[in-house]
Amino acid sequence: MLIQFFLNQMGNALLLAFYITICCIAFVISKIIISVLLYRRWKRKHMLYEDGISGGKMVMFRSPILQSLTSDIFLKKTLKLSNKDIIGSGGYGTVYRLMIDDSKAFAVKRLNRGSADRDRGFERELEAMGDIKHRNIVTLHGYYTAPHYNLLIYELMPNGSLDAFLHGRTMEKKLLDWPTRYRIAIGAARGIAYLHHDCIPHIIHRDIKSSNILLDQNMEARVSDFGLATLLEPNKTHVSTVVAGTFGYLAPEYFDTGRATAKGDVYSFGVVLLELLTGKKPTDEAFTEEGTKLVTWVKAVVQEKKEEYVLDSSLEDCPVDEVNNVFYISLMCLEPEPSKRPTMVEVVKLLEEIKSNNIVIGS
Ligand SMILES: Nc1ncnc2c1ncn2[C@@H]1O[C@H](COP(=O)(O)OP(=O)(O)OP(=O)(O)O)[C@@H](O)[C@H]1O
Repeated sequence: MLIQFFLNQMGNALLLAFYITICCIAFVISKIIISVLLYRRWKRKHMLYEDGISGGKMVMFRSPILQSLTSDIFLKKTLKLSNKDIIGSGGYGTVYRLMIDDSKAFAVKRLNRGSADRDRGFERELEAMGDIKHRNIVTLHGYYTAPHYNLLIYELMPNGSLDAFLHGRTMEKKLLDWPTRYRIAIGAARGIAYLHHDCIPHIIHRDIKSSNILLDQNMEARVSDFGLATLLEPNKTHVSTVVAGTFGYLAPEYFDTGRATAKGDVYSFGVVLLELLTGKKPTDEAFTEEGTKLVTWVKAVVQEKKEEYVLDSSLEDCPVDEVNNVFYISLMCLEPEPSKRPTMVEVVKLLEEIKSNNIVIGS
């Protein structure tokens, strides 16, 4: 009787062990299948080149523009970039022009401080950035990671940055007539609104400024450098704060909380609108020497209803109502209290209404 009982118990235990083993094997096999499927999906979306010499890896996100690039030509050309290819440099690194052939050119940003230890998280962020496609956002086409540096490969914006147009040579500024400035304002607003409201998870840019608004061949605005502020700490030598952002564009609450918010981006966009209207640089030494800001200066003048005094002198004969409306929209964005500022979707709507209805917002 007792023996029978033990035999039954052993049989049950063996059966249980058998079931557990089957479950474990099924679990491992399903994991392997899922990984293979995910890898194949990833491969369909990316082109991968390994560089045996420097130990680097280049990942390009597949897109129609890269369709014809089947070889490792990209990697070879990228690694040959030199000082003569430099377009400019900023807080995060140096930007180069990469010419693949007469019809294909890219902008390659070499990040100052690459390190192998952040690789997986860093790559995940870049993959997410590569998925973002919008007509007012600069496309990230791929990246290259090497043990001591990283490269980001963007589409090249032939007309450079809004900052260079507004504050560069006078000749370039002349090309920025009122309709062009208005189009740039609305395009940039749409790009930021897309990051804030349509991307999942929502993206806060954290460094909206005129040098991060680039211009394509049709002078359409494209927002660049989104995600970089969270990805990297800017150079300490740059005008950026330790956390993120650039003086002259930062919302007042940022200095208290150090927290980047969508409403902080709205404030920075308000500063860009003032830049478009006044032609003045928010980081201008004249403002810092006087202990004032572009924002406080303009607010005082607008309160006295003397907008024409602060308007860029090269904006002669522009429609007064439109200009005044953009002034008021910028002031709404620059409200000291974040909750009183409009969202970027509302800003887009307000800017669109100026053209369609010819409304006068401030009256
Ligand atoms: N995709 C691009 N196409 C063309 N020019 C670009 C592109 N990206 C950047 N540039 C140019 O390269 C220069 C440096 O850009 P970068 O973004 O590194 O610095 P920044 O915007 O001036 O400052 P920060 O790094 O603080 O944002 C700028 O003059 C910009 O116009």
